[in-house]
Amino acid sequence: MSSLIAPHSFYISTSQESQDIDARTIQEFGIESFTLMEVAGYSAFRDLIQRLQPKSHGLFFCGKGNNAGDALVVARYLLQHGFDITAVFISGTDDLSEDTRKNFQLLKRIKEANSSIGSLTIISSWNEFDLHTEADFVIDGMLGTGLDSEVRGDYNKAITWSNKEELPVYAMDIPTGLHGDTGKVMGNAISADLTYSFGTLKQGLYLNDGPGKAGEVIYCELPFPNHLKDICSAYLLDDQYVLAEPDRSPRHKYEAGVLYVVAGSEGLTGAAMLAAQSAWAEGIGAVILVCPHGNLPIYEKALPQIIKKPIGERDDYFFKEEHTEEVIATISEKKGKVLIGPGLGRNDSTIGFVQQLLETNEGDMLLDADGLWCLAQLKEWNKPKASTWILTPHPGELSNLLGRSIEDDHDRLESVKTLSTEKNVNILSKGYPVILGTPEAKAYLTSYDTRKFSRAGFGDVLAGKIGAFWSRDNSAAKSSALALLKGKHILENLLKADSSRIVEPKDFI
Ligand SMILES: NC(=O)C1=CN([C@@H]2O[C@H](COP(=O)(O)OP(=O)(O)OC[C@H]3O[C@@H](n4cnc5c(N)ncnc54)[C@H](O)[C@@H]3O)[C@@H](O)[C@H]2O)[C@@H](O)CC1
Ligand SMILES: Nc1ncnc2c1ncn2[C@@H]1O[C@H](COP(=O)(O)OP(=O)(O)O)[C@@H](O)[C@H]1O
Ligand SMILES: [K+]
Repeated sequence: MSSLIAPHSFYISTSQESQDIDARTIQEFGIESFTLMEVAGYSAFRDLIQRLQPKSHGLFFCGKGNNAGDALVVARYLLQHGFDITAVFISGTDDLSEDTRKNFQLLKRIKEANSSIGSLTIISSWNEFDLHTEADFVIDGMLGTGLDSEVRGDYNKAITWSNKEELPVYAMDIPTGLHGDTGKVMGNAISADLTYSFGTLKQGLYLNDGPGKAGEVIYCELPFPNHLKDICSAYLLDDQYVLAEPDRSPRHKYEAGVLYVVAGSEGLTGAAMLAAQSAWAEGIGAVILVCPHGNLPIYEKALPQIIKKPIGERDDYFFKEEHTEEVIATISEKKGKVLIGPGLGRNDSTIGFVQQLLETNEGDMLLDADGLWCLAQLKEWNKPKASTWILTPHPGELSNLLGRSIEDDHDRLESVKTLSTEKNVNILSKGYPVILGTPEAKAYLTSYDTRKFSRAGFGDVLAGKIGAFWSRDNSAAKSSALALLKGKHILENLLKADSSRIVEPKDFI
């Protein structure tokens, strides 16, 4: 088992999975849907009251489904705290869902019973809403996981109005118009400053348009029994559980981790250097750079700490098929992991070399950059049974491996899950978000802005770090996660010191 164990608060669900968990909690566990709605709305309220100006005026945009019910619960609590509430029922107040109708009644009753609390105004359709209404914030309770097509009717107008106003928008569960699974805007979507995701994190918040539309995401726990959430197979990557797993403490130099870096060719030695230096900086026992002999003089000068193993003849500047045996003998000398790929080049003979190595080497391998390119040239490929592989493709490389183009990040997520399971490999798919797929069909998604790393060399640094953590006997998934989060922390610190800083790969070594 190589997966990371995420706490239930980091579970990501599709809309169908959310609906199944809701339904089973109600039917099998006996917690009523009205109670779930109350908990959802109350937890959003608890957070919101800390953010809002006391007794300010909120516009509550409501649809007909349960998403509106969540908003109406929030409205009831805020009303009692002296806030002025305008509830706008975009498509009327007829045929509201049962719990939403109940909450609508409760909202009216609480106002009737208490004249001293905030004011309550009900607007029964979008047409009746005065577009010049002055308010301090918007609560989006129009559509949640029930969205099933492009946004229709007056919801469209309400979204456009809200996006033009400068008011802070707080979305219930998912911004209206955003698809819960794909994260795509369904014709039109509200731009939220903050989204309260109830019970599970909704997948669409992290894919495609999701991060741009959702703003900050706050998880609100619902009384779902944990075992019902286990139908989810995606998780948000977070320090809280990744760093909590114990690291193996080293004893001897060669037990403190050995990483072989099979990399570099003439003109591309920089990639090999970045990967080797990045691994060495993690404090492992040894980084052994396996290189074509002709490139040795460059590394001798630039990488004194790194052990070099020159391969072939003095005038070999790239790897060739005839190097395979020598390389296998070299990487078998000490127990360690192998990173292959940075700066290898795409010479025909190099492709043959990589393919032979991948077919015959039984050890654990991390394939990056040109290593992946060589792999993708094979019509059929499978890793040797005994070995564990980590592949780190950027979108182009993933597409080569799949033999087709990738439509969007939702397609990327599904493809990564399928490929990692079918091929029994770990895949770190680069992009925004980074998606880490494991052979157990689990996927871990990053939630920070990975676009800052889109410069030449960041992939080499990342590969070096994954290799370093992996060489210390961490699982493949944990090593990948540690390397990603290491980059995230360094980025945060650099930006804290200077928010306009342009970051470079060497800052991350
Ligand atoms: N027990 C539960 O089911 C819980 C549900 N919760 C909330 O309920 C939400 C899901 O509620 P529902 O399943 O009632 O669905 P929604 O409230 O998201 O929306 C359903 C309504 O929207 C309409 N609709 C769907 N697509 C549309 C489109 N493209 N244009 C215009 N109208 C459209 C449907 O006709 C239906 O009336 C969650 O997102 C969450 O906010 C929470 O209260 C927690 C508990
Ligand atoms: N710490 C990190 N966290 C998230 N993503 C990262 C991190 N480091 C690198 N990346 C990803 O790696 C990509 C760069 O890798 P790649 O495109 O292979 O570049 P290169 O091969 O030129 O070094 C970035 O766009 C980003 O998606
Ligand atoms: K919503």
